[in-house]
Amino acid sequence: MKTSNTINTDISKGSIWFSLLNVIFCVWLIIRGSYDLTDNYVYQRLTVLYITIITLSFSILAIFYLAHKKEHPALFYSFHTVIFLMGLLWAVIIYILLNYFNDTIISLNLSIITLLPATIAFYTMPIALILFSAPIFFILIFSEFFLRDFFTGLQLTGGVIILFVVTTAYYILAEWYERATKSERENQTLIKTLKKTSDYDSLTGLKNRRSMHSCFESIKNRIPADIFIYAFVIDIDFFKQYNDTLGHIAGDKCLVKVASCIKNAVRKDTDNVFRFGGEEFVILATGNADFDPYELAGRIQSTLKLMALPHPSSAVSDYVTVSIGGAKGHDQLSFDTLIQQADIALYQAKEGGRNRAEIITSNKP
Ligand SMILES: Nc1nc2c(ncn2[C@@H]2O[C@H](COP(=O)(O)OP(=O)(O)OP(=O)(O)O)[C@@H](O)[C@H]2O)c(=O)[nH]1
Repeated sequence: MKTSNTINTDISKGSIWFSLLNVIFCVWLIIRGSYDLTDNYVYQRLTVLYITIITLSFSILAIFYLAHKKEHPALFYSFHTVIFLMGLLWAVIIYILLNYFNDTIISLNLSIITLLPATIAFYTMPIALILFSAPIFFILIFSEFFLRDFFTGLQLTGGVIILFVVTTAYYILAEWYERATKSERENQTLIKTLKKTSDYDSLTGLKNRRSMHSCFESIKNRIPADIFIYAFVIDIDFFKQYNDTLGHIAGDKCLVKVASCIKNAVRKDTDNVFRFGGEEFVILATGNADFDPYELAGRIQSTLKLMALPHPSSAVSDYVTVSIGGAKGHDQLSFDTLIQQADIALYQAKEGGRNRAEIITSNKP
């Protein structure tokens, strides 16, 4: 019995409500019996049945209490068994009221009062509803049509009304439920799509700047003491000139290719690539004492070189190149400071002639 989602919470709420109604109704019948009934023997037997129903109602509450603590298939089966036993007991009570006391009105009302809450509580659990209502329907039909000496239009109409009320209530509720779950599914899909669009850059498909900080924090919390975080800021050289010469559309395509080149150059399981904004990218990578940040930077540059994207207006190469600034993090270094350090290194790489990498490895907090 799953209790984790809202639908199951609703089911448990419905069942608790159903149990309490049964208790209240049994108590009322006990009080009524003590006033009205004269046949003490049968009355006592009915009281025993009412008390058993009250006990079963409390066992439903106990089952739901346990189900909240621990999901177990045994709870699912015991819930259905209890529901079936309750249906059976109500059927016996209706049978006795009809056949010993000839109490048609109360037994028809009894059927409605037990079947309707069951329909409302269990419309999402057809098995429970069938287990509960089948004995009651059976006893109504059996008593009305086979056992009783007489048969009146009133009884037939009563039976039809009960059947009508229960089935229409079931179908109306089932339709509402279907609509509610459909809209819930649509909302979930929408939330997922919104989350994806808010965390990812629509042009390159890389994660965007928004998700960088939380990614840094989760890496920091995850890695052991002998592993370090590195931040790299990568900037395409003379990209303004690229746009000016080849146009913005070609510029966009170039950004997509450079993004995929960076993605292919890093280790997918440990490194995260982001579009920082404009023609800048960021890598958050991790490495141990043997990790060589220049090697990673060199890998990006050689992958880009292999791609050989023509850049007619670059002052450093015939092809698109990048400058890379890197910084090594440590315990006391905040995310902002780490990026700032990588930015300083990038500035040094640009100043140093572009198409090169500079890494700051001895950071102070
Ligand atoms: N096509 C395209 N261009 C962009 C995008 N975002 C930023 N840019 C352009 O990137 C260029 C960046 O130019 P600058 O900051 O001067 O840098 P640069 O020309 O690469 O020069 P250096 O970095 O010094 O080598 C600007 O012309 C921006 O318009 C984008 O999404 N698509």
